[in-house]
Amino acid sequence: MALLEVKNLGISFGGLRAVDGFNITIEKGQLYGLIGPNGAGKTTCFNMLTGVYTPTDGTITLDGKDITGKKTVEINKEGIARTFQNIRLFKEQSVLDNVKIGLHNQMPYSTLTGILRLPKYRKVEAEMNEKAMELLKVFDLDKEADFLASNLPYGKQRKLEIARALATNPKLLLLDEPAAGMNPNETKELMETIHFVRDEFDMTVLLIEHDMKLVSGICEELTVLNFGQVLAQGKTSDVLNDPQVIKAYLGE
Ligand SMILES: Nc1ncnc2c1ncn2[C@@H]1O[C@H](COP(=O)(O)OP(=O)(O)OP(=O)(O)O)[C@@H](O)[C@H]1O
Repeated sequence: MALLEVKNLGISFGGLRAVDGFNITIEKGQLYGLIGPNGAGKTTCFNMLTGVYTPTDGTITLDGKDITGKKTVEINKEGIARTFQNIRLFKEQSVLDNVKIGLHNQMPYSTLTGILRLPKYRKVEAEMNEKAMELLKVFDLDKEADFLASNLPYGKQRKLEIARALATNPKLLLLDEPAAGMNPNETKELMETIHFVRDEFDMTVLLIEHDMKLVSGICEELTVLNFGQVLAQGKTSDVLNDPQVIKAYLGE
C-alpha cells in the first residue's frame, strides 16, 4: 500500500482552475519532487494536502485513511507535517521552544493539568525538553537551544523548521522550496540533511523545489505540474529528459 495516494484532486478559485486532475502515488520512504513553473499550482497542492484549502474534487488517502477535507490540525495528527516557502518560525521564541511547539500536538495531559501545573504536567514537560533537545542535537542546533529563532543564520532557520515539523512525528514530510534563498554551501548541506532525515527517521519526503541541482541530486521520482495539470510523472532522469518538460519548464 502506498503511503500517499492522491486521486483526481482539483480546486477552483472563482473562475480560475488552479489544480485539475492531480494524481500522485508516493511509497513509504521515497524522496519525491513536485516541480513546475511559477504559478503552476504546486503550493496549492500542498495547501490541499495539509487542509489549508478544501479541494473541490478528488481524494487524499494517507496510509490507507481518507483525509480529504480534514482540518490542518487533524491532518497533522494523521501524519502530514510541512515547512513553508517563506520560513514560518516563532521568531521571538527560543530555538528549543520552537521544537516544543511541534511536540505539543502529542501532549498527553489536559489543558487544565497544564494550567494548574500538576505533577503530570511537570513530568511531561521534562520529557518534552529532553525530546526537543535530542532533536536539536540531530540537527546540530543544540548549542543554540536558548537563542531566539530570529538570531539563527538562514540555513539553520530552515533546519529548525524541519526539526519542528519532525517533532509532530509525521509519516510524510512536505518541504516547500527548502533551498529558496540558500547559497550553494547551504544547499549542499540541506541535501545531506534531507537524506539524513529520510534514513534516520525512516521518513517519506515530498518537496517542491526550483533548484534543479537539489531536485536531481535527491529526488527519486518527480511530478511536473504545468497550468494546474500533471505534465509528466516518473523517474527523475526520465522526467528531466522529457522534451515536453524541457519545453515547458527547464528550457526557460
Ligand atoms: N487563495 C487563492 N485565491 C486565488 N487564487 C489563488 C489562491 N491560491 C493560489 N491561487 C492561484 O493559483 C495558481 C497556482 O498558485 P501556486 O501558488 O499554487 O503556484 P506555485 O506552483 O506554487 O508557484 P510558485 O513556484 O511561484 O510558488 C496561481 O494562479 C495563484 O495565483
